[in-house]
Amino acid sequence: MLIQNSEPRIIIALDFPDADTALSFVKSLDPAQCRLKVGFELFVAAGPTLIEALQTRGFEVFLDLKFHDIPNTVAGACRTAAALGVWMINVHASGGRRMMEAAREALEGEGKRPLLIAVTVLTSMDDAELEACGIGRGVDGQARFLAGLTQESGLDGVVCSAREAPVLRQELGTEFLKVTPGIRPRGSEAGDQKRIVTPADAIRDGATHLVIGRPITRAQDPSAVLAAIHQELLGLET
Ligand SMILES: O=c1ccn([C@@H]2O[C@H](COP(=O)(O)O)[C@@H](O)[C@H]2O)c(=O)[nH]1
Repeated sequence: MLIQNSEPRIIIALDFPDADTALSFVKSLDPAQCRLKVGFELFVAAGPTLIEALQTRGFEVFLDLKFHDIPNTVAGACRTAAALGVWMINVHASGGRRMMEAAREALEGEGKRPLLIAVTVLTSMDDAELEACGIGRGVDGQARFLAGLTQESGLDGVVCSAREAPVLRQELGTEFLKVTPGIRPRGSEAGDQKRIVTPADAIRDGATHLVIGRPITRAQDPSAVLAAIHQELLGLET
């Protein structure tokens, strides 16, 4: 399949401390070229008003709040998040099958619902850190296990590293979303990310969406970096 720009695969992580900074940043962006991700930092500061402001400007929003609680609480949070009209929301797969099913059921019958995905293993973690949390099967094994559980629970896809994308594509299919943070264009700093992959390699390996924060948001010329990434992806065969 040839990569098209009709469905923007790049999701820019707006990890900013307040609404003014975020809104000023998005002025140079085109909603046809990217989606936006709002996480804890910005949502705690600016809340639903900011989500509405971004959507009014034409952007689809991934509300990345990674819900992880008992099934009833997560179901309520998903219902409330869906009411904001966002494109995508997420939970932690390690919350378990009952929690993920409750999240999915909470979105049923609500008309146009957001995509619901689950975080497998954070891209900032490696085998050693996972082992230190008492999980000995390694990042690959744990991501595969949780991604399988996520699909069985009826969700639309997972957050994973693009390093796991090939095996997840093989085991769970191409329709099951693989939303991949830890994307680093060649030469950019890894920062706190451990499992990094370049944009082109990620798409080639089966990532359906690329989450990119600091390499774009902290660049001297964010639009130029975004354009370069689009160029890197143009005409790529997957
Ligand atoms: O496993 C995960 C899940 C979420 N994230 C989020 O993605 C972005 C990545 O930002 P960068 O600046 O490109 O590192 C950030 O908002 C994280 O909260 C993740 O990195 N890994």
